[in-house]
Amino acid sequence: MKTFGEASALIASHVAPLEIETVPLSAGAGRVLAADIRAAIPSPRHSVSAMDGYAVRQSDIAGGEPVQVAGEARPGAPFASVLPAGEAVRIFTGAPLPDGADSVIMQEYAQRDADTVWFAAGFGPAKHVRQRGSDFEEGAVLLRRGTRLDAKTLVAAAAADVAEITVHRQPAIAIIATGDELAEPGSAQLAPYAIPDSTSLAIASLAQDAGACVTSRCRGQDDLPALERQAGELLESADIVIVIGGASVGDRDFAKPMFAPHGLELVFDRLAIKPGKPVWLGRAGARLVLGLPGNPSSAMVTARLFLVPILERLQGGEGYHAWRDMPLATPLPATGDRETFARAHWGQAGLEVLGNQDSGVQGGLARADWLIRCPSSQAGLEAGNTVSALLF
Ligand SMILES: Nc1nc2c(c(=O)[nH]1)N[C@H]1C(S)=C(S)[C@@H](COP(=O)(O)OP(=O)(O)OC[C@H]3O[C@@H](n4cnc5c(N)ncnc54)[C@H](O)[C@@H]3O)O[C@H]1N2
Ligand code: MOO
Repeated sequence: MKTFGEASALIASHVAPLEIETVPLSAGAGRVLAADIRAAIPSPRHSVSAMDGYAVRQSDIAGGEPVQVAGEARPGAPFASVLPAGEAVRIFTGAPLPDGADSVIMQEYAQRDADTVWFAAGFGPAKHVRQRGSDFEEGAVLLRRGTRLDAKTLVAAAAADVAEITVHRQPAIAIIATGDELAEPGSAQLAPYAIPDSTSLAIASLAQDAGACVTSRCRGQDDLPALERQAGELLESADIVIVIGGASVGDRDFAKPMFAPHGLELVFDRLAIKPGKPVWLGRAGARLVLGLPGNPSSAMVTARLFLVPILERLQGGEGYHAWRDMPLATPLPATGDRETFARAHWGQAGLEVLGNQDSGVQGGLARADWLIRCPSSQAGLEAGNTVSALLF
């Protein structure tokens, strides 16, 4: 059996980025940049006031003297001429500083009567001016190729004043959950041996969070000819097909056979990991096929370990796992002959290893937010030890 590391290396060598396209920035959330974003204008674009108050030349102003108000500056509507010596301009936050002014006195220090203003002592020395280009200069690289656009990076992209961005095409993903026992959640209770299909929806959500577009999600009965037909349809609609269940060695485990007539070539099959031993990856023509084990916790762990990096690579990213050294708050059991990924919860004192690590766990997944990577044949660890963990 191959190791987790070997399988990750095979993903890196078999999965190449999808083609590049241009989309409006307004459709950019979640997309991965295929080219740097450079600022078309500086920020701030002009030296602007950081406060509502009065723009002055500081050396002209002594507290307590009457000062003539020469006019007004608003964001988008600057004072039309140079600040006359010894005078002030009414100014609002974000308005361009008039030529000749070097500071802003907050209005809390000002008393106004018609066109005259008096400034109370103690208004300085803060200037309350944001200098042109102090955030970024025109032409500066604000976001690097490979960045996934989220709320914060969208601020930078929009501030760069770009209308369109260059991104990798979104991976299209199709999902099929196999098994005669599976029923739509809410309907399992109608038949005595049915169980809710609890993972196809979850895998779809995980894939969307990782930037994919789910083109179809369905269930399949354990009937090989029917599954072969479904496999053909799914391969037509997606860059990557995920098949949940039927990955093991049972007589009715058809996940791989259903893709055989479509030219399935395996990249890896069965790994020395726990949970998730039956996980497999293959190619069918230009498409990828990822087989996840049916046990719900195994499916979710292997999706995190393999599907997320695949989707990242399809979108031009490196697909590396961001392992972090973290403290254990509870003991970690010894491992057997497979590298083990233990589900844990981040508590006040560190990672709490969840009590039930069975592959069939569903309810307990709600509390699992980290995966601890445990080498095979590792002795049990006490609380306080440092472990390597991945956000789950
Ligand atoms: N003789 C052996 N038996 C098994 C082995 C083995 O090496 N030798 N491996 C075990 C391991 S490890 C796993 S994991 C499971 C995975 O098997 P499959 O991928 O074939 O999964 P199924 O048999 O289809 O289902 C297993 C289990 O999960 C439930 N399931 C399936 N799909 C869903 C779904 N969408 N939502 C909720 N639950 C689902 C299914 O009802 C079964 O209970 O094989 C071991 N066996
Ligand atoms: O390794 Mo399986 O994935 O035990 O459940």
